[in-house]
Formats: sequence, structure tokens, C-alpha cells
Amino acid sequence: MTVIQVTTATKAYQVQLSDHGLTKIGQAVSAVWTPRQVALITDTNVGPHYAPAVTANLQAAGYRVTVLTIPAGEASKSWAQVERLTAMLSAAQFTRSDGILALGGGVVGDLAGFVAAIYLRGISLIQVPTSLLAQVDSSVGGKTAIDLPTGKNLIGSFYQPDLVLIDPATLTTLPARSLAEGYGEILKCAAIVGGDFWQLAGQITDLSALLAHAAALITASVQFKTQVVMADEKESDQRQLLNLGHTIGHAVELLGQGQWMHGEAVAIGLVQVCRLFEAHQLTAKGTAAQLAMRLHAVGLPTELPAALSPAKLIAAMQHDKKVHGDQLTWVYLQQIGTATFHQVPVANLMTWVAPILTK
Ligand SMILES: NC(=O)c1ccc[n+]([C@@H]2O[C@H](COP(=O)([O-])OP(=O)(O)OC[C@H]3O[C@@H](n4cnc5c(N)ncnc54)[C@H](O)[C@@H]3O)[C@@H](O)[C@H]2O)c1
Ligand SMILES: O=C(O)C(=O)C[C@@H](O)[C@H](O)[C@H](O)COP(=O)(O)O
Ligand SMILES: [Zn+2]
Repeated sequence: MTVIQVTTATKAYQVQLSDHGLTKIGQAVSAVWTPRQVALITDTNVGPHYAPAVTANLQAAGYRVTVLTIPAGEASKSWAQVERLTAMLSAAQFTRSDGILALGGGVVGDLAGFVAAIYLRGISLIQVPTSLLAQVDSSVGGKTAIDLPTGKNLIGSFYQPDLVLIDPATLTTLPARSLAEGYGEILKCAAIVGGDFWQLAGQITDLSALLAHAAALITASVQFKTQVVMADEKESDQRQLLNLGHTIGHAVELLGQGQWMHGEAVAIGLVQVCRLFEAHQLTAKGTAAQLAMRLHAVGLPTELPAALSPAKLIAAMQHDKKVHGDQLTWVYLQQIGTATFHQVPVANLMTWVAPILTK
């Protein structure tokens, strides 16, 4: 088992990476939770694979388990699901001594994490991520969120879990498209870090290599993310680096209305931000092409959708949480291994983005 320690102002916890760790989940949970009621929140795809065995394992360890299932997909990061889940917790008399265990991808983790943060003003939370994207990124660091029609993750909180339990064996049931999108966030981290991590990510020449190297890629990504989160939990400074590719990515994801998965939209955002900053002579020439080549290897998209309206793209980008006052802070790469910030007045965005909008 690989253990990565996370210590923030609000919580100290372990990220445990253990192949087939789900078979011993009761034991792992017992190390951080006394016996209690547990709401196992999962989705309609993940639940049938893993919820029965996880429930039995937790029950054997002394927990009273209620399984709450949400429809799979981004649309579940909604007020409607928050209302539904909190009502179910209350009806089942969950108290402040009880807990939520999120079993699923980033959608389950973000939604269940937000419910844990607000129900009774906060009950305990364990993240058990089952998608590659959730294992390398969303389960760690405490960002929880639901969406609004105007933008991604616009309602949420920073709420750290008591434990993150990653079992790479769950990736064997993940559909190929979902496996590939995880590489979007991995390559984001590797491009920021450079060096050995960039070399490791370069070994991913297809989806089977991605699965074969999953444990090493998860370890490298989580080690990097936890360092950033520990230095800047609430994203007042360096944590914004983790948003590389997301200014365009989140806008594309929102405007696509379900056409793109998060990691796919991030892949587009990564290449486009590099192209944009190459045009402004702030990014080394050829960086976008290097990223695109690697993303294409696992079938990820990198081009802005042809039908995308520039006006809508600019409007969506203005809901980026990196807008402060009248300035948008872009995260960009000077070169592989060197990421930094550049502020652009919101009023100038259309002109600033023009180089990637004119074909
Ligand atoms: N909180 C954060 O720091 C953070 C970071 C990155 C992304 N996110 C958020 O995460 C979400 C994307 O997460 P995601 O890509 O995991 O999407 P997802 O949760 O929708 O999972 C992708 C698909 O795979 C299915 N699935 C998951 N694990 C499975 C398994 N082991 N076997 C079979 N099917 C499985 C899901 O049901 C879903 O259909 C977005 O909402 C994004 O905004 C949050
Ligand atoms: O953990 C972070 O910090 C990140 O930015 C990770 C991102 O990959 C993730 O998509 C995050 O949810 C985006 O955050 P947001 O604050 O831009 O909604
Ligand atoms: Zn992301």
C-alpha cells in the first residue's frame, strides 16, 4: 500500500492507494471512524459493480449502511440532488456522529462531499474514488461542488475528507472513454511539474499503457496535488495552478451541455491555452503540439468545437473563479515544467482570445 499524508489547517488525513483495497474497506474505515451510520452515496453505474460488496464489508466491521444512489452524470451535481440526499439523511436520522462515504467518480465525490459539508453544518466524509479522474484529482484536496446553469462548480465548499481510499482495481470496469479522460488531468499535472513526471506521462502511448501505468500515474499526480493543497488549501495563490486548462475547459464543458466529459474539456483547454499563449509569445513554441500529440494518443480531443460561439465562450469564461474584480487570472505554461499566471482585464478578453478563434 502507498500512503500519502495530507495535512491542512482544517484536517490531517491519509490518501491510501491499495490494489484491491476495497476488499478490506471495513478495516481501513475502522482506523478513522468509530461505529456509526454510514450513507454510501454512489451512482447508477458504479453502484451495481461495488456497492453490495462494500456494504457487506462495512457491515462486518460494525457500520450501519444506507445506500443512496444518484443518476450517473454531471447533471447530478445539482440543487435537486442536494435536496434529495439531505432529505434522505434527515429521514434516516443521520446525526453529527454519522458519516458519508462517496463511492464513485468525480460527480459522486463532488456532490457527496458538498452534502457532507452542509448537512447539520458538516458530517464526516470518506472519499472512495472509482474513476481514474477521481483517483488522480477530484477525491483529494477538499473541493466539493455542484453546478449552476451559468457555470461549473459555482456552489461549493472546501471540505476535507477523513480518508481517501484509492483502489486501482476498480478501473477494470471503467468504460474506455472515462479512462481516457483521466489522462487529461494527469497530463495537466505532468506539464506543470515537468521532469520525471513529464517523462512518465510520455510513456502513455495508448489506453492499455494508461491502465498498466495507472498506479504510478495516480501516485505522481496525488503527490503533486497534495503538496499544492497543503501550501494553499483555499486557493488564494498557488492552488490556482491546478486550474491550468480550465478557463477554456470549463467554458467548453458548460457550452457542450454534456457533449464533453470534464477531462475531455480540460484536454481541449490545455492545448488551446498553450496555443493562445504561444500566439502572445509567452509560451515556448511547440508546447501545444507536444501536449496535443500525447492527448491524441489516448483519443482525447484538443480542438475547439467548430460550432462554438465566441461570444458565448467569452461570456462563460467570465464565471471562472479566477476572475477577481475586473481581471481574469490565466494559468499558462512558459514551457513544460514552468507554470505561472497572467492577468487580463475581462473587458479585453475577446481581443485576447482572438488568436485561437480565427482559424
Ligand atoms: N473536486 C475536485 O478537485 C475536482 C477535480 C477534477 C474534476 N472534478 C469534477 O469531477 C467530475 C468528473 O469526474 P469523472 O470524470 O470521474 O466523472 P463521473 O463521476 O461522471 O464518472 C465518469 C463515468 O464513469 C462511471 N464510473 C466511475 N467509476 C466507474 C467504475 N469503476 N466502473 C464503471 N463505471 C464507472 C460513472 O458512473 C460515469 O458514468 C466533474 O464534475 C468535475 O468538475 C472535481
Ligand atoms: O483541486 C483544484 O484546485 C483544481 O482546480 C482541480 C481541477 O482539476 C478541478 O476541475 C476543480 O474542480 C476545478 O475547480 P474550480 O474551482 O475551477 O471549479
Ligand atoms: Zn479539473
